[in-house]
Order: sequence, then structure tokens, then C-alpha cells
Amino acid sequence: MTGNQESQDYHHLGDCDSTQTLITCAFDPSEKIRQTAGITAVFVNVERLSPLSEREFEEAWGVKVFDRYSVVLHIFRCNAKTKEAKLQISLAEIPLLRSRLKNEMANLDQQGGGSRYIGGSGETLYEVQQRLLKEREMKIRSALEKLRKKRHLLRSQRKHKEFPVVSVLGYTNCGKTTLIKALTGDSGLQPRNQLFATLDVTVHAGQLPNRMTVLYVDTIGFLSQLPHQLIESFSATLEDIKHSDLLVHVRDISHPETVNQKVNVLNVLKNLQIPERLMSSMIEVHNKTDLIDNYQAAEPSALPISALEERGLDELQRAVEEQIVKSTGKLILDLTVNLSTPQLSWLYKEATVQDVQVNADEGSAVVRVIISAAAHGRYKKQFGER
Ligand SMILES: Nc1nc2c(ncn2[C@@H]2O[C@H](COP(=O)(O)OP(=O)(O)OP(=O)(O)O)[C@@H](O)[C@H]2O)c(=O)[nH]1
Ligand SMILES: [Mg+2]
Repeated sequence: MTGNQESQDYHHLGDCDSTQTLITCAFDPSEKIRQTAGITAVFVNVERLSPLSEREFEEAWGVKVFDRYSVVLHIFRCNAKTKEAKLQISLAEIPLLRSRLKNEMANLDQQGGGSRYIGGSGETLYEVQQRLLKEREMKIRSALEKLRKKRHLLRSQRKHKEFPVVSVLGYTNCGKTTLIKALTGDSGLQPRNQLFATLDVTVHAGQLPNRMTVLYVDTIGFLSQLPHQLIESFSATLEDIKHSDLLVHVRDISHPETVNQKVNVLNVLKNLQIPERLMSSMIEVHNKTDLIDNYQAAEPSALPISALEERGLDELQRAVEEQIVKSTGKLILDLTVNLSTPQLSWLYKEATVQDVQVNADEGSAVVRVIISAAAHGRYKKQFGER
């Protein structure tokens, strides 16, 4: 076992707390485990234990043994709310079931049972179980595919409405949900002090200072050395990131591993093949500055904030606004409209109206709008150049 900050993090199991005592040592821990009262489980900080080692440890120590895969899976299972998250967890469980089955069959074989044919089927017990697992996997994959198609549809509808999309991402527990809650006032959001509190990608509307509506996407947190089969089943939820207009990378600057966490997040983004335009416009936010006296960011372009105390949010919103205007190609224009025509109501419908200065004598108004180049083209065609 190793004892680094990350293994401490595995304490935050929230409601599903089942591993309560953590022993950290670099030598054979058997003695210590047996002598320490109140140990109910042991976490071994490796990606996957073989079923054989797991059984040997459990027999030697007399307690349940977890590896990174089973701990993360356990947290996921406790936090999954939507159908998609639950399906993804069932999919992630399959490799675990498969290797357990292999091990059980090897045991049975020693007693001469596992490879015997059953009935007249021509299949051994092992083959039947493998086939059932395969069928289960196919069913889950096809259900997930259906949900994915639905998400594609939602995404294209979102695009149609032309609301810019800002994806908020970062290491687990860095404060993504807290930040989106502060930016949008969405009281339905529930930040929690535990790993993977957010398992589903959710979307929340917020307004920028220029009154433009943007959609903030809350994403699943990253974790270093996340078992790769788990990443595979959850990477679909992260795919949405590629389709955003802007990325906001939130960092928990008070965390002792904050630098490694940043490296990990950037690596995951690299593997996801995020378009270069999104990587270069990404805003880095240093969160939880309330926990550090006189915080000074090492990276000059980073924005220091406290999502919890709602500090630094104006500067962040202004930075989001600047990048969104750049990346979406939207124009900010002052248009003179004739109030006896439907120009103003057209603009309310097709663009974001920021300000209206009425000139009653002339029956006109100067309207400041944020408008896409395409909508501006349609406006000129319909009402002429002004
Ligand atoms: N002191 C302090 N705590 C914060 C701040 N922002 C968030 N937190 C706390 O950090 C914990 C995690 O916050 P969340 O918003 O759930 O973090 P998350 O990044 O969404 O986490 P996951 O969804 O699990 O990846 C909660 O206990 C928050 O109250 C902050 O600015 N200052
Ligand atoms: Mg969250």
C-alpha cells in the first residue's frame, strides 16, 4: 500500500461510507491490520488486483479488500442518478464480472466441474456464463447508443437556438458544480464534498453581463490513474466538451496536489482530441482562494476566484464574454430601428438585445444587439442596411 494525498481522498465516500479506516505503509501490513481495532476494509492503491490476490488478501486479513477500480465503481454506483450513468456503471462492471468468473471456473476445474458440458447444449458451464455476460454487454451497449443519439439531438437543438455552450471541467471535487451554481443561481445544483458528486453532464443557463444567455455544462470530474475501462465507459459523457464554444478549467488551488491535477486534466483533454481552438482559448480558473492568505497565481492569465464566497465572478464572466464573442463570431452592433416596423420585435426574437435608446420625436430607437453574422445578413435583407 502507498500513502499519498490521493489515497486520502478516497475517504470521501459520502453516504456510502464503507471503508472507514485507512492504513498507509510501505511494508507488509498484515500485522498492523490484524492488530488495529475497527478496520472494516482495506484499500490497496493499485489500478486492479487480480481476483486471486484479492481473495488471498481477504483471507489473510479477514476484511474486505478494495482496489482503485472497485472503489471508484462503488462511488459511481452510489452517485449515479440517471439511466445513462447507471448503464455506464453496469458496463464498467462487466470486466470485473468476467475476471471473477474466470477465477471461479479455475477453482471449479480443480474440482473437475467448470469445463464439463451441460445438458445436450454442447456448451460448458463457463461458456454459457461467458455468453450470458456477452449478451448483457451487447444489451447495455445498445441502450447506451440509443441514449447517445438522443443527446446528439438535444445538442443540435441547442445549436439551433444559438446559445453558446461553456463547458466547465476539472479534477473531481475542485468546485465545478459550486461555480455553476454561483454563476446561474440554479438552486437545483448540489455541490458535495466527495469524489464524483456529479456523474451526469447537465446544462444550466446563465446570463453574461452583456445579457447574452450562455449554457454552462457541468461535467464529470477527472481523477488520475482512473481505471482505463472506467474512463472508456464515461468518455462518452465527456465528448460533449468537444462541441462547446468555450472551456473553463477549474482548479482547486488549495489542494496539495493541484499541479499534478492540472497535468492530469490536460492529459485527458489531449486524449479526447479536443480541437486546438478550444484548447488555446480555455480559461483557467483558480478556485478556493478563500482558503489561502493573499493568494497570488503563478500563471498570470489565470483568474483567482472563490466559488463558495462568490468572489472574482465578475472578472470571470467578463473573460467568458470576451472569449464567447470571439469564438462564436457574434457581432455587437448599434442598429437604428424604425419603431413603426417589426424591426425591434424581430431583433428580440433573433438576437440578444442589450440596450434600447428611444428617440420619441423621430419614432426610432438605437438598439445595441449581439447578433450572429447569419442573423445580421437576414436582418439586412428584410429591413435594409442601417
Ligand atoms: N472553501 C471553498 N470550498 C469550495 C469552493 N468551491 C467549492 N468548494 C467546496 O468543494 C467541495 C466540492 O465542490 P463541488 O462543486 O461539488 O465540486 P465538483 O468539482 O463539482 O466535484 P465533482 O462533481 O465530484 O467532480 C464542496 O464541499 C464545496 O463546498 C470555494 O471556493 N472555497
Ligand atoms: Mg460536480
